[in-house]
Amino acid sequence: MAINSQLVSTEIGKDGIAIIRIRNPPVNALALSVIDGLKEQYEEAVERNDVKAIVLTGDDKFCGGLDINIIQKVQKNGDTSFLPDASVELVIDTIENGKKPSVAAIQGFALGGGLELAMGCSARIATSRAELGLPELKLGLIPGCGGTQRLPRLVGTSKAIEMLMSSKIITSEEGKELGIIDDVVASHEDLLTFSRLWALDIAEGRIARTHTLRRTDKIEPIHKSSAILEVKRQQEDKVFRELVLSKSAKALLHAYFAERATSKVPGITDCKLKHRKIEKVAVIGGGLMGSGIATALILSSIQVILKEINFDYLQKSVKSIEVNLHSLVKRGDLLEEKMKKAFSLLKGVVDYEEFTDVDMVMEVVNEEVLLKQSIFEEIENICHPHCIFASNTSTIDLNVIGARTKSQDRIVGTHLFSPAHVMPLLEIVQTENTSKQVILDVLKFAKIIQKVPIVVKNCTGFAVNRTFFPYMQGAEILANLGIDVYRIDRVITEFGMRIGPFQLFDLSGYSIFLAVVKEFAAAFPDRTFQCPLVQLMMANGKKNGRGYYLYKKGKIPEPDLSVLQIVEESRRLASIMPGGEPISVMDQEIVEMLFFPVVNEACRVIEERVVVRASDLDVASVHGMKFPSERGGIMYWADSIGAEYIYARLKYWSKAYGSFFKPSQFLQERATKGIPLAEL
Ligand SMILES: C[C@H](O)CC(=O)SCCNC(=O)CCNC(=O)[C@H](O)C(C)(C)COP(=O)(O)OP(=O)(O)OC[C@H]1O[C@@H](n2cnc3c(N)ncnc32)[C@H](O)[C@@H]1OP(=O)(O)O
Repeated sequence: MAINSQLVSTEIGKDGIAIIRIRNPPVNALALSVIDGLKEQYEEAVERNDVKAIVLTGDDKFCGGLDINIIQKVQKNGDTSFLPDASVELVIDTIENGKKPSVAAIQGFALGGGLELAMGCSARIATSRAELGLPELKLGLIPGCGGTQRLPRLVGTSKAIEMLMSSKIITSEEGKELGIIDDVVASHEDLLTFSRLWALDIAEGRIARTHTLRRTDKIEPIHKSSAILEVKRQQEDKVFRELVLSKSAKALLHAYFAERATSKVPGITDCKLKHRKIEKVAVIGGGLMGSGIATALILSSIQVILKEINFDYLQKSVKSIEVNLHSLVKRGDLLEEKMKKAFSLLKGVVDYEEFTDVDMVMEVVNEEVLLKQSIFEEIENICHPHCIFASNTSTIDLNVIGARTKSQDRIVGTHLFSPAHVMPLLEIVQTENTSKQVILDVLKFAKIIQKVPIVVKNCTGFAVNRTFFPYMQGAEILANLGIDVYRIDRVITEFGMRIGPFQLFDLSGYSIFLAVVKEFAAAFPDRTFQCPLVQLMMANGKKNGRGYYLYKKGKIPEPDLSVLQIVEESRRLASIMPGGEPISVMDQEIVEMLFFPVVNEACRVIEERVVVRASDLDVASVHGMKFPSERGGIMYWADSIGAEYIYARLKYWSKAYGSFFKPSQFLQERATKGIPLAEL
């Protein structure tokens, strides 16, 4: 017997179990109509004499949480009354305290409001490796359907706090160990069979029916926690409604939608092409970047042929891949068994023999044009004619790299950021010759290796380095204008960056920076600052691990005050301090002098259509340079300040300190017309 609505359906079996199923693809999000549908179908099911218990499930997946579009609507209108009352009416009254017991049958994932629904049930059965979590904090929210109350009762207060504060996603196996999941089954087929049996056992009293909110067995110490949880329960809904309208929740939601948008590329993903398989990839060059890339690939079940120039280098890079994997295991991010499986997908070679059947080659050698050209020329004769030729270059023109091949349509930039197995961004660089098919395939590849892609046009620095290079240059200019380098780092970390620009110099390496300066000076001479500081640091023996800071294992980096003399020398050589005296600025001006030039360059990148949309730069800033996501990304932040103010400040500094700060045409126009920078 079946009762159907479009989004929620009920099927009543002869055993007296009603299967209530959410069907709202692609993730069975809790749209308002889904919540209404659930209430209706529940009401009907519990009233029927032929229903003993309910199994709540989803079509294909369980549920990805409250429909995020509702949150966006609430933020647009500033009206929280659009939020459904799912917490009390649905989860408490209908599911947890309803006349008949419910069992959640979870497959795929139960996230946010989805897990909250499941936690309202008397038991939860899940398929192997289903994903469970309360990721609301990532959106600047807290769980709003009782998650803060039920999770501690199922897993204990400390584990619950850890999961809530880190938005950590766990597997059903881990969930079983912790107590959220009652049983894990091997297959989708088993899921409903076992869930029905559990539901029957509860309905017929063989297993006691539990009400999660009444459970106290996991909470320690009981007398304290109960009182605290009771107060918090009353506060949850109020706090959720306040947070939805907060500045950071709006910015985080913008970042979420901006990230979703990056994989939709007009002219590529909308033209009915089908992506091809990428299962076997050759990585040429096993240095820091190459070994990071190989690590990311094998972790995503891609077979990797790692090519080095000799066995000695090969051994070293295989060792670094092992170290990468072990560090993930040590951090608890990777199971030992999965590590072994990943490692078995790696094959080291010192020639091109194995390249005949790879789907893609990723070149990760030194930034030397001739070397890259000869590699692509050579492999063109070995690889099959559809193999994708990708370069991880961050500075060299891809047309030049592919100049000696006949396969210009297969040449693409796949610019990952170091450490490649950790950093989430993949900049896909398209030349005027790269085929749509190749871009589509690389977009799919990004999804496989769990990277956020942005598709950009070929130009100096591409979109990411080009936009963020002025940040580092701004820091150099400020230092040479007399501002203390450690103050700059402090102010920038207080703004929300993980580390300041001078620590970033230490970590990314001085020589790379010099190579980038050379490229930018050639392409944009009017706005590249030739700063003596980096060369002076190198001449004074400063290097990675011992630069502006002293790095000791397990300790917070300490400023190396011997650097101050070097900075003084740089100031003397650069001689840009007005009247030879250090300038005086407030902390806010330091932030602006570093980030407004970034916004300015971003404006040029948008105007030249290097990126598909302005919000791609928000994603790039958050994932590529760790710009604070609670500020929504660089363009969102800029628009929250306003083009007019940014333009005025840059104009003022360009008069005072030179053309590096000169506002772009695009910025000037937007400021004059009062149009947001991110608007198309
Ligand atoms: C009251 C509550 O406490 C508050 C909440 O529940 S807030 C919501 C909490 N939930 C989340 O944050 C989940 C966010 N989503 C995800 O992590 C992942 O999408 C997922 C693990 C659910 C699925 O991953 P995957 O299968 O790879 O699919 P994915 O490509 O990411 O998503 C498919 C589509 O579903 C959309 N989607 C995912 N979750 C959604 C949600 N909760 N609401 C609306 N749409 C959602 C995505 O935006 C995407 O749409 P698009 O293709 O148009 O961009």
